[in-house]
Amino acid sequence: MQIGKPQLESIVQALTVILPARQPADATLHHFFREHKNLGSRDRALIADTVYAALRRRRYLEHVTPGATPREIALAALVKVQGVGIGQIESALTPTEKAWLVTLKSEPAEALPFEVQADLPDWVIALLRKQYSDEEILALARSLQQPAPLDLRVNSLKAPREAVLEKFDRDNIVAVPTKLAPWGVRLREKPALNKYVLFTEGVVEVQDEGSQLLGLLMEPRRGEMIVDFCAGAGGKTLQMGAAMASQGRLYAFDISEKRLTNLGPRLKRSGLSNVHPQRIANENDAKVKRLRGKIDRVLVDAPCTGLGTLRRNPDLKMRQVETAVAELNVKQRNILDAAAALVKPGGRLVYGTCSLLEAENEAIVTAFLASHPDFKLVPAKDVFARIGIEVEGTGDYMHLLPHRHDTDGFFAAVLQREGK
Ligand SMILES: C[S@@+](CC[C@H](N)C(=O)[O-])C[C@H]1O[C@@H](n2cnc3c(N)ncnc32)[C@H](O)[C@@H]1O
Repeated sequence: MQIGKPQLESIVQALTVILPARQPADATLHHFFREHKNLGSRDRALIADTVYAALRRRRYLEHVTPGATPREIALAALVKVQGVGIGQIESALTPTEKAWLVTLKSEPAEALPFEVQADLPDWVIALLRKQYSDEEILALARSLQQPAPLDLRVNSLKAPREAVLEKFDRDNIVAVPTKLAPWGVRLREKPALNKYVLFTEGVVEVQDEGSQLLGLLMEPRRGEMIVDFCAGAGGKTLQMGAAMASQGRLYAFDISEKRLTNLGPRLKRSGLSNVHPQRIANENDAKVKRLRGKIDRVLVDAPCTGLGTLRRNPDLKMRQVETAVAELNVKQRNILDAAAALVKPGGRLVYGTCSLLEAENEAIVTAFLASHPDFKLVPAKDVFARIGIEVEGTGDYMHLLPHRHDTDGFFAAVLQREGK
């Protein structure tokens, strides 16, 4: 594809508003496209791909550009990250830019400082170094620089996975079963699904395989009382509702009205009738307290730094700060405490995050177990074994990492309350 002056100018304009990272990149880009209605679908795709490539490799691009201006970042992203040939973009370049890009194209990446190769903030690298070798961090970081695949979950209420795979095949959409999650489907390309029949009929929902594996650890059963304490837009709520065959009661709590509103249409498509979304003011809301000791299973998919999702949300590298970790830890502890009080004797509590940091993961669970002697840890490995799957590296905890499992980064611990 040739990239001319107008296309390059649009990419530069988009980067000019997105690089300051004042708002989440997806929202800013959405707004940008609304303000530039004249852009065709190919140009939009080019702009979105280049902006995301630039965000994923921002540290590197700032390192190799003379002034880190949006135009320089755009050019270096196209040529060095996206692999665009100089011939494809030549007509949009000044002679100086062309000479610079020719030199840049031939520079090897191996000689770069570790932090630049990893393309992670210093504070994240410092925390990861307490957990992993540099070699492992680099492998993890490189996988976080890749675009994430598009994973779907088949709604077991509506169709078997085989039938969904056959339908995709008939429609010439390349889809394969996910390696571990029994209801997952991975698409090779990223077709627009919002008008596609399997999506509009609620047969499939978008959900990363890692998120599906976290949901599986709940092992929901028909007829139970279940709480999804931090339901958000309901990725795992919908999964659990289907696993319950829409029988029993599933509360979807969240403090965010907006996220619960986004759950609405998904719920409608899914055909589930056992889900009760409830906005709560905080974890000590009266709507929470009235369920104390009554719930079979509670999921805490806790608010976290989200560093496991950098493939999808690379702007978190700019937007997240180290001081947020301690603030999130307070929330995580408080939510887990409040959620634990709902679990009836013999019931299950699953704590999960999409963070890579021990401080948000093991440390929260260890402190919880120390102050709640009536809960014990159930090895995640044993739960998976019962379901019939083996997740590499899972022992007491589930630890999903993009470079090992080809999923977003996720952590989970399964806790059980004593008694019957
Ligand atoms: C990791 S997201 C949940 C994602 C969701 N479970 C899914 O699968 O799509 C964390 C959620 O916790 C919510 N949250 C933050 N503080 C909360 C609190 N005190 N009580 C309940 N939910 C809270 C946030 O609004 C956010 O939607």
